[in-house]
Amino acid sequence: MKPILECKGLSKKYNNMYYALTNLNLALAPGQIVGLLGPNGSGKSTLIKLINDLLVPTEGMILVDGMTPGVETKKIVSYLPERSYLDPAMKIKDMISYFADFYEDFVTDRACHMMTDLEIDVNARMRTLSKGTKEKVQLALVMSRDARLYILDEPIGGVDPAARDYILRTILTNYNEDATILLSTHLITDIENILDRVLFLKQGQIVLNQTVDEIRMNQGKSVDALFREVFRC
Ligand SMILES: Nc1ncnc2c1ncn2[C@@H]1O[C@H](COP(=O)(O)OP(=O)(O)OP(=O)(O)O)[C@@H](O)[C@H]1O
Repeated sequence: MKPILECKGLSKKYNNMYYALTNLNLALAPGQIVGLLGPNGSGKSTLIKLINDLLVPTEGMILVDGMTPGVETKKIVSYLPERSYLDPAMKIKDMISYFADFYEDFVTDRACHMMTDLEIDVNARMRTLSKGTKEKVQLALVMSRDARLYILDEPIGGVDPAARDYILRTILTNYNEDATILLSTHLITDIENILDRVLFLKQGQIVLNQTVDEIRMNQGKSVDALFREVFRC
């Protein structure tokens, strides 16, 4: 099966001197939820930005469904960035219309249902919402697309623990099983139950690429316990 994401000898150097990613090789088959895990500064956001055409590789290549990141890949990738890019003056219902106009694969009914389930008033303006509620809105918009690849950069970082489970369930129930989700997070315990596979990134290189079942069976550990062992300070 053709990988949905492929990196070959991928390197990214900042300011012509510092390598944030070094010779990274990866092929992800579609239809899995993949955790991109690593300590601060290990290169997670750099990889995510390369996938989304916000950076260009210094060396090597990156392919999304066989294509170099650009206009065509943006049609099949739904991206939740680390920081909000939504206009604070806009009402949520206007944002739903805006997404529906912009993305052919946007499912308006799904977005409206998710806002109702999350008890978010679609008449509210973004600037009036708490940080966690803004994150929920953004995630709901991103998950309301019928994308092939979802890239979620820290999707539950600002959300309270009670809402995290709900959000993770929301991700799962709104996710088409042929699609792929790549998500970065430091909240491993919260998220490991929904993951099929994990990638550990250390100093710009992938040091582990295994399914969660392989980790549990072969190492007899949870992903969180293995992470703490591999990245002990
Ligand atoms: N615009 C930039 N200019 C120079 N160096 C950068 C830039 N962006 C990131 N870096 C450096 O590249 C390395 C990887 O950063 P990156 O943001 O990809 O890590 P991360 O794994 O996402 O970290 P965190 O978990 O803290 O978000 C870090 O050493 C960082 O300082």
